[in-house]
Parts: sequence; C-alpha cells; structure tokens
Amino acid sequence: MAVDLDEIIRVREEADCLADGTTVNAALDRMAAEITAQMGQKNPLVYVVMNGGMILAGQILPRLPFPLELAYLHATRYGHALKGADLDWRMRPTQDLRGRTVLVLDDILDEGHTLHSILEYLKGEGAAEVRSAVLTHKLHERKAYPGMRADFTGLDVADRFLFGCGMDYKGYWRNAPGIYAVKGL
Ligand SMILES: O=P(O)(O)OC[C@H]1O[C@H](OP(=O)(O)OP(=O)(O)O)[C@H](O)[C@@H]1O
Ligand SMILES: Nc1nc2[nH]cnc2c(=O)[nH]1
Repeated sequence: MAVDLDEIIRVREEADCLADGTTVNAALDRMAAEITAQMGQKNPLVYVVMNGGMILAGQILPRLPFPLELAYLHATRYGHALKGADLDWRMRPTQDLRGRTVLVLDDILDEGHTLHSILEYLKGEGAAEVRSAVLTHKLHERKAYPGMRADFTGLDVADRFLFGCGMDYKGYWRNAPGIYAVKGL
C-alpha cells in the first residue's frame, strides 16, 4: 500500500515531544553507567532487537567502556500497525549461548510480550544470565506479567503511541532524535 508522505510529515509536525535529544542523551549516560557497573566484568554478548533497538544500540554501545560482543536478532509483533499481535521471529540468535551472560537492547517495553519471549528463548538456549535494557518503559498496567520491568531503563513514558529513537510511525521517524507521542494517540 502506498504511503501518504503528507500524513507522515503532518504526524511529526503535530506530535508532542515527551523527551528531547538532550533528555535522551542524559538518560543514555545514566543507563550506560548502570550497565557498566553491573555488567562490566561479565564479557556479555549484547543482542540488538531489530529494528527498533538499532538506535539505542548505536548510541549506548560507544558509552560502554568494557569488552562485549555484539549480535542481533529480529522479532516483531507490531509491523506497521499501532497495536501488537503475535510475535513474529524473523531472525533467531545464531550464536552459542551456553554459559554466556547476555544483554538484550530494545527501544521500548510496552506490554512486554516481545521482551518476555526473547528473554525466555535466550534462557532456553542455555544463557547463564539474561539481562535487558530498554530506552523507554511505557507506564500502564497491561504488562505481560504484573510489575514487569527491564533491568535497565532510560525513561518512563506516558501510555501513548510513540515514535523516535528507533520507534516508528508506519515505518517512519525511527530517526527522530527525541521521544514523540502521536497527536490524539
Ligand atoms: O512490549 P511490546 O508491547 O511487546 O512492544 C515492544 C516491541 O514493539 C516494537 O517492535 P515492533 O514489533 O514494532 O518491531 P520494530 O522493532 O521493527 O519496530 C519495539 O521495538 C519492541 O520490540
Ligand atoms: N513505534 C512504537 N512501537 C511500539 N511498540 C510498542 N509500543 C510502541 C509504541 O508506542 N510505538
């Protein structure tokens, strides 16, 4: 289906900025310090969840001053939709996970089904320790299980449909430098 670029541009112009680039950078600095303190001695294998985790990875990895290996996996449950469905694995991890400490990076923990499935899968593959880091944690009571949180969180955000810093609106604006909420959503 053809994309209405006028709509894409209008959504960006009308959106509410929930966190600007400066705020995101401060959150990244804090997260990086926390991750370094807790994982700096653990030789972790870091998984980026494609596509949304790409921006977090690109911004936080240079802030981590310790040895780590980088890999990616691809799982999606929203596609271009505004509501999540079943998780669609597009690329499962290919590395040997037995005995490894793993850190998973993603842009958002919303209902948490994506992260929960990924973490369970990695444990099932023999990872010794599995941790998670998300740039944003959406505040609501519809989590995969009550009280679910990543081990490391950049920013708590309102229960709205977000884009920017890896999160897309119909495939666009992952490149927006802050966290934005679509007007009316
Ligand atoms: O907590 P949940 O409700 O499960 O949602 C969070 C997931 O949704 C987004 O992925 P999406 O399926 O949109 O794929 P994308 O990474 O390609 O944008 C985001 O990147 C997270 O992986
Ligand atoms: N772009 C985007 N992806 C999501 N995946 C889960 N929640 C969201 C959201 O608010 N925005």
